[in-house]
Amino acid sequence: MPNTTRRSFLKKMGVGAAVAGLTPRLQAAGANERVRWGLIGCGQRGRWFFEGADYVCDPDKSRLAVAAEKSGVDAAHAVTDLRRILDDPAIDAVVIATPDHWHAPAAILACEAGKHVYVEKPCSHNFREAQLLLKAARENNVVVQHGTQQRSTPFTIEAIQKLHEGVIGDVLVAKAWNIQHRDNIGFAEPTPVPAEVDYDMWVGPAEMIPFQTNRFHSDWHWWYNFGTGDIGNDGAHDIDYARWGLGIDALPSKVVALGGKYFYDDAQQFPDTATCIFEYAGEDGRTPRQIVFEMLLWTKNYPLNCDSGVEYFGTAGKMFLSKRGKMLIYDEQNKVVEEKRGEKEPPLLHFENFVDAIRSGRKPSADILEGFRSVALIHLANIALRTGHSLDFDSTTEQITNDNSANGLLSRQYRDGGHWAKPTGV
Ligand SMILES: NC(=O)C1=CN([C@@H]2O[C@H](COP(=O)(O)OP(=O)(O)OC[C@H]3O[C@@H](n4cnc5c(N)ncnc54)[C@H](OP(=O)(O)O)[C@@H]3O)[C@@H](O)[C@H]2O)C=CC1
Ligand SMILES: O=C1CO[C@H](CO)[C@@H](O)[C@@H]1O
Repeated sequence: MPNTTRRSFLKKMGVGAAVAGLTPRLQAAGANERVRWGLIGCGQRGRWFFEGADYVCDPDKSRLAVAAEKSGVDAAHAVTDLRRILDDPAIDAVVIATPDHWHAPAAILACEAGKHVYVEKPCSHNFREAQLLLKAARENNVVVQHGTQQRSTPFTIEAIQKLHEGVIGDVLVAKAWNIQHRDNIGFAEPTPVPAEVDYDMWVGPAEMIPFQTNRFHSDWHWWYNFGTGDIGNDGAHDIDYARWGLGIDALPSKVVALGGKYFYDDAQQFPDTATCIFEYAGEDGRTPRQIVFEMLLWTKNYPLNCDSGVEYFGTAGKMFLSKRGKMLIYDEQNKVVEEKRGEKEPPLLHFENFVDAIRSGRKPSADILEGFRSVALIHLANIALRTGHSLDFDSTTEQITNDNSANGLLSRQYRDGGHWAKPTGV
């Protein structure tokens, strides 16, 4: 569809308001510089990216039809197989908003096809895939932006800059939390695959298990085969800005995690309650530091009335920061010395930062190296919870040193008989 027709179509559809500012900016530099991109995964998150997409891709034909209509692409650009996008030399980039088990396999294929990648958080389903994605990004010299959008939010950037400039002294500990009331996913039995869904494509390189309603749309988060639990879902944000504020550019040396299903009686495999501690022993030449992450998925009694937040403890005070746009700075006597509220940010600022990075050659605000360092914590915490004991981690060899069998959980089981999207080297 020509751009003028697309613009009037989108105007007519009333899609512009939430994403205003995106399309004009992409088009401002002229036809030759317009970044052409495809959206892979058209669910809850994917719908934020409908406007401006040159392709949409989803294995559920009903979701695909909605995505095609909203983005204004023709039938040839609404596909169920992501390879059709990667094969098109006119495409510069992809946005990946699939379930977690597809993130790294799709992103690695995209890098190898020379496409720039915006990949939703967590950038991988497991540690090994994150290592391989980082390698693929660097070897193919493409921009890979991790979907932790706080990294492009001016309010958060300013607060973190204050921490790095020493507003509370040397920051030694960050306590992050993800506290909310989630739903019970119940128990279900396998049922026939809905006619409109290509389930083989949906499962992709993961182990093939039968279709089940409470493992599908969004509920896949809570199953080992497809998701990373809420540590990898909402926790991915909290853990990332905790590490960012501490200024840690390393992997942890020790991970302790305790938790389980304390509340829900349902089929989900991941804990609804967890406390995870990551210790950095100072290999980077700095003093030891610690991140504590707390997750309770059955209460709205959040600290400081925020479902997501981080308290940074420094040698000269404390900062509370929430991605919800709240910041408080306390002095050594625990007196509030500064308070700030953030504006509601345009939701696609992080995507704009990605496009700017493609055009300018500058690093994006959540470069995949940062993504790798943050998702490493998610994967190690999940391994500690599954094994039931603490992990000693060698950040040089990137191996668990106190339990060789736990190293098996750094990767995953793939589909029997192989799959075209299984990354090489897993
Ligand atoms: N940064 C943020 O603020 C947010 C990030 N997210 C992240 O976005 C991702 C998606 O979450 P969410 O939208 O809630 O989940 P959904 O289940 O709603 O959407 C995922 C979509 O991906 C589709 N899909 C599955 N396999 C493929 C494939 N091979 N090719 C193309 N599409 C595929 C699914 O198909 P089908 O229609 O058949 O199910 C589904 O439509 C998650 O990783 C999540 O962590 C989510 C919300 C906010
Ligand atoms: O990043 C996210 C923001 O909030 C959503 C609802 O809790 C999450 O599912 C999502 O992954």
